[in-house]
Amino acid sequence: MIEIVDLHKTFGETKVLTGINLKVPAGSTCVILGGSGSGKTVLMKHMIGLLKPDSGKVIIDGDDIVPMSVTQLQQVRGKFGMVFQAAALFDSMTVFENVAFPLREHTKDSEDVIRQKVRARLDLMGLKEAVEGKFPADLSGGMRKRVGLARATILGPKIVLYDEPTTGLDPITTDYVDDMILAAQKGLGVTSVVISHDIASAFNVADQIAFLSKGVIVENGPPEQLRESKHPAVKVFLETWFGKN
Ligand SMILES: Nc1ncnc2c1ncn2[C@@H]1O[C@H](COP(=O)(O)OP(=O)(O)OP(=O)(O)O)[C@@H](O)[C@H]1O
Repeated sequence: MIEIVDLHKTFGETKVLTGINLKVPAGSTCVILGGSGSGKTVLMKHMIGLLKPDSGKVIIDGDDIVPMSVTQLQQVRGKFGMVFQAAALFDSMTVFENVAFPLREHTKDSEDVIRQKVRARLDLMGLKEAVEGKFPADLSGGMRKRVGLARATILGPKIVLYDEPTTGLDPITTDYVDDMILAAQKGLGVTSVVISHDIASAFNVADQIAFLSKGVIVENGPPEQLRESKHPAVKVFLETWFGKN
């Protein structure tokens, strides 16, 4: 579903990505791990065409998006749902209106259909009907993330990108968010890319973990492979984490 081929990106003097190769098969979850400033967000921005590489290919569902025009890119972006760090909900809208928003913008669905779709999606995220009338400010961080995912997936995207979905959450809420990512994969069949520096969460949700260090992917495979990695950057990262917990 996603294939990155020999991707390079430099900002001024800073070489951020220096030859990234990555394949994410349809219906699977890939977690991109790496330290602060290793280029995770820059890589994700290339996946939706928000940044143009210096060289390399970004193949989404069979098409290289690098040479695409803005109009073509907009069509490709229709395949994506995105869940950003702050869950970016509209504060002045209720949960129901937040989740219904993409349907009102992009479909001609009747009120009845919208109601059914919103309820079904909130249900999948484990959110009860009573939550529908609340405003984002009245929800916990974890609930806001789940509403964010309900909204990001309401149009049935093929791919969902999560930018640090568990940052700043307590361990129990982190578990909820992990469950939600798994529910989106199993219940909706979406292909997911998750940017994270939370190893526990990565091991919970990933089919594949790609470890980014100094602009390249130094380890890539199932979670067990990462655990046994001999690469110094991966070892230090894992030791720091396991030492800390
Ligand atoms: N638009 C930009 N212009 C110049 N430099 C940039 C730009 N965007 C990112 N960078 C640089 O690219 C490097 C990687 O940034 P990126 O945000 O991808 O890191 P990250 O791995 O997502 O880090 P974190 O975990 O802290 O979010 C950093 O050195 C950053 O300063």
